[in-house]
Amino acid sequence: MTANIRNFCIIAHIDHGKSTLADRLLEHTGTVMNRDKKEQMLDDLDLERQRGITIKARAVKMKLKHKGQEYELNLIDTPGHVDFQYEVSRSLACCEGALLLVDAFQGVEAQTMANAFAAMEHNLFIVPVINKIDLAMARPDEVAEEMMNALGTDPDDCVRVSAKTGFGVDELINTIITKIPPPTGDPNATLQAMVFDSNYDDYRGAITYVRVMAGTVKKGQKIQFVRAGTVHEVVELGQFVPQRQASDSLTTGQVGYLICNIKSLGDVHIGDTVTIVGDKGAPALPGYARPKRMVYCGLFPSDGQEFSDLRDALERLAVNDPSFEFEPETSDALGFGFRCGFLGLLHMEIIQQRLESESNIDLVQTAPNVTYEVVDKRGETIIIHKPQDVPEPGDIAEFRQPIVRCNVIIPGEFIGAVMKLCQERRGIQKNQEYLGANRAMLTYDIPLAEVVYDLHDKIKSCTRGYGTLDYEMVGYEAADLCRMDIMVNGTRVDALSIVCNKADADRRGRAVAKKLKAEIERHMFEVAVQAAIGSRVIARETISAMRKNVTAKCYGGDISRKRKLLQKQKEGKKRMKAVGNVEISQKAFMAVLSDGD
Ligand SMILES: Nc1nc2c(ncn2[C@@H]2O[C@H](COP(=O)(O)OP(=O)(O)OP(=O)(O)O)[C@@H](O)[C@H]2O)c(=O)[nH]1
Repeated sequence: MTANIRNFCIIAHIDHGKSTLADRLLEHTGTVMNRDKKEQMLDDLDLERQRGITIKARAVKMKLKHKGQEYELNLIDTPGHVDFQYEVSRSLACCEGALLLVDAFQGVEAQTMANAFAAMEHNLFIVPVINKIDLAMARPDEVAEEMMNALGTDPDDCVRVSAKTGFGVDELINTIITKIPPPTGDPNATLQAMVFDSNYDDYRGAITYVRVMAGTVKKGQKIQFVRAGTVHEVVELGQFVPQRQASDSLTTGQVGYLICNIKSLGDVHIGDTVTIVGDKGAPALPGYARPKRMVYCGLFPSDGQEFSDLRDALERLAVNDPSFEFEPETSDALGFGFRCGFLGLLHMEIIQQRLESESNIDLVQTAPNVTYEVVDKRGETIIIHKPQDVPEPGDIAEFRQPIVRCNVIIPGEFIGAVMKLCQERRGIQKNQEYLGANRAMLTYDIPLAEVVYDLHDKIKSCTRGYGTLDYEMVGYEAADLCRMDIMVNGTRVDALSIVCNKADADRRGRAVAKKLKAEIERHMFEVAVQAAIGSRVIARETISAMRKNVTAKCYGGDISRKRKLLQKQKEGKKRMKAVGNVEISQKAFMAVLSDGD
């Protein structure tokens, strides 16, 4: 009975209490008892727990009685970070309503806006919720007004809750049932289900998360992924309560999982449509897109022997996360390694941490870069994933970079500082508007390369932590860019090349050379570090020679002590790479991010 199903998600800025509220809803509907409760039940990846952020979407079924009727509430948990925007949009497409959760002290933030607009685009019914009203500093009336100004929600419709104490949660459940519309769709029609997430189970293979839009899927049926064109048999299906609970069928409006003996997550595409096999299969649902990798970096084992271990580790990771990709890369300086593509910087950090914690390989990572487009003199467009692939200046007709639209929400007194920062980052102002008495939203178009490294941190620090940033891709635009190379003792270090603005190249070149001088240890001979564009050297630093003998202090005696010191020195050399006969540390490979500030 679709009339008694409600599918909804919670959208919120980071730390506004989404996971805590989800836990309270599970508790108030009796889905989990107090005794098997652990903090934040929906975030089940360890890493998510450590970082306190929700990375992967999850879905939980809650059953409850309301006015004598049985209801099924499906809570679909969405990731909050911009890196995972596509996953958010697919999760939203599975819901009829959204709880728009705002912290009663912090007020509306950049991700609140981004997520609320996305929910509106999907025509979801929005329930405005003000959380943390137990806080002494709470200012729910002002926040309700901010929400009205920014998002057009009626202050009288705001449900006030404390996810911590549970206050207001019963009223919220009541609102979900009475206000959010039930799913529509014909249970007797041909099966059409949306894949909104997937994860990997070591024993069962890929687990596909679906929302049934029309029809019914039953255990044992043969299903087809419409976009991928693959056919599988459903060996198990069911819902999350919050653990997997198998059932015989999933019908229109329901949210659950399918297990079909699929060996790799790469075979399950988020946004794909599931239908039954046969000539009367349903058409694909709209909105499908391939994940777009926005940031690339090189990963190299510091010990060349570990190349195949690294490949195995990357393969294991890719099975769990199809949005991450890698391919072999060779660098003159770093040897054999991999060029890896990520959805964004946070995604990159997560993958790296997993690599380091799950395998014992010392890695050298090159500075992250965005994807560029170069149109060559023959009119062909080349996609550039690594700066060393940029052709020589004479062969380039047009050099394009990705641009993102950034919304920054800040208290009024920081407008000046943030505008200055965005302008320094080559931002073009698009809009400025006030959301409340003292909160403003600035909109800028900024090159992605200027955003990804540290714009968020810089905004945080120049607004004493109050500013928030969110961005979405606008497209590629031509710019006056060039490739800058770094030479160490006359040898070009390919892994240190960067793409930068021509006007900025001299300053960047000097900053990078200086930073490298600080990061490269002194050797027995003089080391010259140069920055160059084409054949023109724009900066030079010299690292003077030195003799370093760690055993010098060990006069006489004990050979084992000498050995120990030499061993220690050897360990210190891990994460080093030799260019010619110059040793370069991991930190030096990140020095190219230095902008001279
Ligand atoms: N005082 C008070 N604190 C709350 C309330 N709800 C959540 N918190 C606290 O706010 C912090 C963030 O809560 P989370 O539930 O982790 O926030 P979240 O939105 O899920 O965060 P992400 O998963 O990082 O997006 C935690 O320290 C919670 O204990 C509330 O109603 N009152």
